[in-house]
Amino acid sequence: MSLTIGLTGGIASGKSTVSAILIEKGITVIDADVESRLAVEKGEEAYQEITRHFGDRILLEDDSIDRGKLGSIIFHDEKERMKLNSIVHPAVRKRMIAKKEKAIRNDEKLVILDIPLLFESKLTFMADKTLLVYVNEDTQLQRLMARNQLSREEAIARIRSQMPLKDKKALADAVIDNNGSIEDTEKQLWDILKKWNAI
Ligand SMILES: CC(C)(COP(=O)(O)OP(=O)(O)OC[C@H]1O[C@@H](n2cnc3c(N)ncnc32)[C@H](O)[C@@H]1O)[C@@H](O)C(=O)NCCC(=O)NCCS
Ligand SMILES: Nc1ncnc2c1ncn2[C@@H]1O[C@H](COP(=O)(O)OP(=O)(O)OP(=O)(O)O)[C@@H](O)[C@H]1O
Repeated sequence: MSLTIGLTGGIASGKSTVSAILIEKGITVIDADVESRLAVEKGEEAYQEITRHFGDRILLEDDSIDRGKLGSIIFHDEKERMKLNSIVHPAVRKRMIAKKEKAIRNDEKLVILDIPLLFESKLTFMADKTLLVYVNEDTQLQRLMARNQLSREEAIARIRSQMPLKDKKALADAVIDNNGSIEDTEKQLWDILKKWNAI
């Protein structure tokens, strides 16, 4: 028997930090952000569709996608964000399902799907359990501004493009409070996984 956990949160809430702890223990983590990067590489179908819709202004000199530029468009314009999502998400889903099935075929007991938009995109069907990495609004804003070198206004636009973390709390099977130290987060993680008989 294999258990698939959908690990989610908000932008800069700490999903990658939790994933890194799991990866270090040899647990397979399939990361939607990584898959979405691969899905828009030159030559991929989604790349063609993005350039067709957004034009050359979102390309770098080597014709790869300028993620900073595309981000500054879609985090300020819901219609454009929905358009990008409709191009990228099917490809990401396909890649993640293929990797998950491979891990299950390999008899892995635990598979983690790290999906920031798990609830927004109604992807909970892909996982047996959902685990939310939660921080309060102020911590989220401060960590996002520091990590991405964003202005307050840019960081707020990104946070507002997602379902508020407090709403996600009500939807998740378990919640890790990541406002404290990483050691504290790690302890909560192992406690939840033990409770779920996942480790
Ligand atoms: C807008 C893009 C170019 C920005 O790239 P960048 O390298 O700066 O950020 P990265 O991809 O690492 O994403 C960082 C975080 O932003 C948030 N985020 C990304 N895309 C979205 C979106 N469409 N809606 C809301 N939040 C998003 C997530 O929390 C994600 O973890 C890129 O995020 C993208 O192509 N997004 C569309 C695909 C998508 O939805 N990805 C998220 C998981 S499938
Ligand atoms: N408990 C913590 N204490 C201090 N800093 C933390 C803690 N957890 C995470 N961070 C820092 O906060 C930032 C955001 O964390 P992380 O990158 O793990 O978030 P994320 O949810 O994966 O973000 P995204 O969805 O944008 O990829 C990082 O700079 C990380 O080092």
